[in-house]
Amino acid sequence: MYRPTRLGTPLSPSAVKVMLLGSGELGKEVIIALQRLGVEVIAVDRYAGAPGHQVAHRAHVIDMTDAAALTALIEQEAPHLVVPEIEAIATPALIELEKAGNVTVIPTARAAWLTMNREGIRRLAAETLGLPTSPYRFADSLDELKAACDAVGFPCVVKPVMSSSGKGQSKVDNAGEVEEAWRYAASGSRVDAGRVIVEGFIDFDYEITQLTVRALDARGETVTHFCEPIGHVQEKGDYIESWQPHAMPAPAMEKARDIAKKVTDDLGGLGLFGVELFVKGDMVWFSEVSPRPHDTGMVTMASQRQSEFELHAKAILGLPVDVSLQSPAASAVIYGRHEAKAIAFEGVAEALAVPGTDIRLFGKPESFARRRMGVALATAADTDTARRLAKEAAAKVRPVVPE
Ligand SMILES: Nc1ncnc2c1ncn2[C@@H]1O[C@H](COP(=O)(O)OP(=O)(O)OP(=O)(O)O)[C@@H](O)[C@H]1O
Ligand SMILES: NCC(=O)N[C@@H]1O[C@H](COP(=O)([O-])[O-])[C@@H](O)[C@H]1O
Ligand SMILES: [Mg+2]
Repeated sequence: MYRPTRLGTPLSPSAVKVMLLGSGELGKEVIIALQRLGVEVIAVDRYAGAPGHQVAHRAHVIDMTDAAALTALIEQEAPHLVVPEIEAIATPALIELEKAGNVTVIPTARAAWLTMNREGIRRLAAETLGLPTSPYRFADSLDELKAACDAVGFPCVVKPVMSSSGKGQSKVDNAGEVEEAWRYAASGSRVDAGRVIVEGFIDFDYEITQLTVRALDARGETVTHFCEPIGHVQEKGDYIESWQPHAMPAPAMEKARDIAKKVTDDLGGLGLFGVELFVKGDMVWFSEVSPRPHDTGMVTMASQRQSEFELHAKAILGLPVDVSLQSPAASAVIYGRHEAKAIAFEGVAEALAVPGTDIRLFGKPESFARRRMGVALATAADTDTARRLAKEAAAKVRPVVPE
């Protein structure tokens, strides 16, 4: 495992080199945080001009699910650290490279492998660690799915085992809707595994992301830090707004952190994790975990002394972190609304005139109606006010197609 004992000068023999696998909006912020520490950064994604490509020292476009292409690029660039930023990666190739001692994967190659597939992380959480989760079954065909839905009961949620941001996910209220859910899952699966998970629908009061950081302390021991809980609202399985802190009764908070500790201890390594949890009264269910910064955690760019991106960058370099909250804050997503390349954004000045707000535009070269193109942030004395201000600012930004 590579842990730098000192930082270097980028593009020189002393450089500490980090490769991001996936360079979307989350990776872009991690890269900026690494750049500030003089780290040499290589950004990789499946398409040219990805947000992180625009702020890295070097950019590559490859199919990251192609094990041979991924291995060749890692061997060519020889980074000290490889940082997965999305799930859709040939993670078995990372396991091989890590085993050969060629590279350190963040947090570990096994964690990236387990979490790229809902089956891996769900079986670990529920069956190995004994954590509370929704009831679940897996299915490889429509007939198996019908049986799985009957076993789990209605309503239930059907998801491709490999997908993110709600792609291919649907809620199924009765047996008549199963076939449509199967078709929809097939369309939304990233890597066509043709396999789905059915989860019993949890009627939660609210859901949170428990950002959890594994970092070294001054004595070189790994310690676990918990950020304040992040509340969020999802639409079609994709996050549309988040806020921090989210008030929770002490017993639920204790359970949330206990679950987060158990799952991150097992995944191991250094870095920040987004542990997704459902809460009802004092009951807490584990949903899933990202071994990397989380989209709902973009709020920390406004709320925390060190954002989740800075925390990840520092933790993976073996540096100490500070997870303290600075102010209640909120984030609200800006979708592309158009299907077009090179769109423009009007209304940014009006948005920034809303008190306490800030805007991030990710610079994605192509817009889709529901593609996340930016985010509005707001700080305020309380999260209700911050949510109102963030949504107000987001609504003032108008994506347009230039003539
Ligand atoms: N079993 C469930 N019961 C109730 N709601 C659910 C369930 N599973 C998912 N949801 C809702 O759908 C949202 C997205 O689900 P999930 O996190 O599994 O999808 P995802 O595609 O991995 O999204 P992301 O990549 O953004 O985390 C959840 O945050 C929750 O609001
Ligand atoms: N929920 C996971 C998530 O938010 N991931 C973020 O979205 C990017 C892909 O966006 P795209 O689909 O618009 O290319 C990823 O690269 C990552 O930054
Ligand atoms: Mg999720």
